[in-house]
Amino acid sequence: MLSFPLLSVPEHGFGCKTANYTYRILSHHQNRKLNRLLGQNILNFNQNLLGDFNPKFARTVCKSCGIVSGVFIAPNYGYPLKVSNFSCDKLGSGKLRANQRKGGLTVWSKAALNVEKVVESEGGGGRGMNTNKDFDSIVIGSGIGGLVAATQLAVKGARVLVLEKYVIPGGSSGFYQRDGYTFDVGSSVMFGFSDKGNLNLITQALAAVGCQMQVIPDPTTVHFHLPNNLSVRVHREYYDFIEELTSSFPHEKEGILKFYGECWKIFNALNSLELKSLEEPLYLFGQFFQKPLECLTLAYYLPQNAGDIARKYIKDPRLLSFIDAECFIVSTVNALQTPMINASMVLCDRHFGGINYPVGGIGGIAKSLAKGLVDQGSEILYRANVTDIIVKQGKAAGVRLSDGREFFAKTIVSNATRWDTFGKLLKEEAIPEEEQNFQKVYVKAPSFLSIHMGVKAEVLPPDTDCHHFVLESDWTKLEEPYGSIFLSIPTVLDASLAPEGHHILHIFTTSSIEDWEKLSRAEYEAKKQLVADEIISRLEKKLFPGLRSSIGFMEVGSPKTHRRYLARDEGTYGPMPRRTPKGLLGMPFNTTGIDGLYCVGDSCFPGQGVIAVAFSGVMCAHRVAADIGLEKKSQMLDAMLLPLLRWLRTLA
Ligand SMILES: NC(=O)c1ccc[n+]([C@@H]2O[C@H](COP(=O)([O-])OP(=O)(O)OC[C@H]3O[C@@H](n4cnc5c(N)ncnc54)[C@H](O)[C@@H]3O)[C@@H](O)[C@H]2O)c1
Ligand SMILES: CC(C)=CCC/C(C)=C/C=C/C(C)=C/C=C/C(C)=C/C=C/C=C(C)/C=C/C=C(C)/C=C/C=C(\C)CCC=C(C)C
Repeated sequence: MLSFPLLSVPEHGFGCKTANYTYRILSHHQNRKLNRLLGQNILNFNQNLLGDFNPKFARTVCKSCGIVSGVFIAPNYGYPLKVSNFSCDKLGSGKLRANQRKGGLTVWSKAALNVEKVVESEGGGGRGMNTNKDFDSIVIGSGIGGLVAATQLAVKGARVLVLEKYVIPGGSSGFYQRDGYTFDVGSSVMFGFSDKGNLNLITQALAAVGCQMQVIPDPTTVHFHLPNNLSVRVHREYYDFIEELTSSFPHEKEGILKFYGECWKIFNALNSLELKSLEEPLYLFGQFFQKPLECLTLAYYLPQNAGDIARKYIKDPRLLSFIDAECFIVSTVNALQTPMINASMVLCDRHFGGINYPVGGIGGIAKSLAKGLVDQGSEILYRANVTDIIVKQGKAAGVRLSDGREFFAKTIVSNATRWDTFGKLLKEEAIPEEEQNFQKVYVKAPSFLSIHMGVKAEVLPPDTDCHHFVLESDWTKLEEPYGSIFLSIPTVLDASLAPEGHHILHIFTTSSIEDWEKLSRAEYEAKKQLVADEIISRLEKKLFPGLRSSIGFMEVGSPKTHRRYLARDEGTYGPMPRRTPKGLLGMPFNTTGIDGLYCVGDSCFPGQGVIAVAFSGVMCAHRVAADIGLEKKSQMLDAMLLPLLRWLRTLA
């Protein structure tokens, strides 16, 4: 007979440090039966997060304490999700010891411990939580955009509820653990994470909730390996970088200094402002009053792109291609399509505050923000999959989860992409005209094929840099799928992320979802292996001979993986201009055509990137706070500025 409560955090089993487990995998039939019995919650969870991963159930017996408990396993999912205290004596078939099988079962106990700790301390699914609480704001999603909006609102005195579909916070800036490795889900380059100036938005967001993280300075933002053996290291020291670049392009020294000099002009203007919502007129006009020159500088560059400005000063096509590569790594488009403000932000911050890596991995940022949020008296629920935004009398009033629970608040903030928010979460409403315009001007940027790898340390030459960008022979392949390769080796900075004598390689390359659809499971797996093999061969040839034979652990994610785990439409990493954009002019801010509904994240101004979404979080929190009476606002000025901004966007 089967009896069990629904998903819960176990008191024994994985929590017991001396435990030595055996696992019994259930037969397909038993698995289905258990699945049925586990009810709606787990079925939803299973469908939404695991897709075709075919989850299984097993039981664990802790040999130290003898406790029998059930585990919900998804191969490749990383760690078991636990259903504690069910008895299933008749369910065993075939014994399996931990660490004896490749894939999801090998490496889970460490991950399970850590993930459960996070969940335990901050909500654990919130079953039994009172859904009638009165919230000022509900934030859908706990990516950095959502978390910054939530924490900023909480410190202003708002009661916030964050609903996250996954089991830990962070979205694409999350982490996962396997075989003793701690992997960053996304890449490991953190802008805005220094202790200087006004643009260190990640540091400021953490400080706002009383958190400070230890960081390791990265001496080289990225090492470019480009056609015709052009090798450029972007040193932390600006003049070291300029010297290295001009040594390859001595005839363009003046142009180089002028182009990057113009970037500094913009960066310095940005850095002089207090950053808040550009949709809030009291603040915006106040900044114009206090810093007129800086604001006019920014207004002047708002509709401009980096490629046009580079062409004013630089003629050598190879150097212009290098500027394209500089922009591509932060916008996935070339310089002609990259807004000048965004380019300036990243091309200067890496020298001003420098790139700094948090000790213990990128995932620590989201974990700290989530903890800070709870410390402020707000709440975060995991495994809370929002399927609907509830609109009452034209105003966003609440959300519905896949398990049927409903939560209500004065305002709703969506950290899902604008495509997901308006295409999926708002079911009854027609897509507002402004969103239709946004979708005309911007398309979904491609997703990534990513490889997380553990390798023997000897394969890396001494003094290997942390981040690399590789485009071997043909500049025209820069923007093509699989054309260029991004590589991060965070263990160069923080060795604690891998077992002793090993390094982490996180490799990614752009890839579109269409490439991965309509494949059988076997074809899909074979394709992942094939693409990964090609990339490994390219890296062996260009950077690390013997790479293949040094691999101890490897996991390949496709755009489908990104879609599944991050709930991002087509696995996209944000918006990309359909044609040459007018700089940042066309990017929507946080308000939407639906009263009470706001968006935050990379499909809002200023776009992709952790620091960019952090800024969007700061802006969003300010605008929401003004609308719910926690910040000053002027209805008359609002009525002038918001339509003006809307009109400006139509010019893009
Ligand atoms: N340092 C780097 O280089 C780096 C690394 C990773 C990511 N990034 C950037 O981070 C940006 C994304 O940040 P973001 O904050 O906009 O989004 P995100 O995708 O990181 O987070 C969105 C979160 O919302 C959750 N979610 C989505 N739909 C939901 C629903 N219906 N119900 C509940 N939860 C839901 C997802 O599970 C996810 O946790 C990307 O643009 C990328 O450029 C940068
Ligand atoms: C409103 C009107 C009309 C007017 C007004 C004027 C004014 C005042 C204006 C102002 C403005 C402002 C403030 C703005 C701001 C902006 C910002 C802050 C921006 C930012 C941005 C950022 C970004 C974009 C970032 C990005 C990044 C990224 C994406 C990253 C990535 C990375 C990676 C991928 C890595 C690589 C790796 C390797 C190589 C390995």
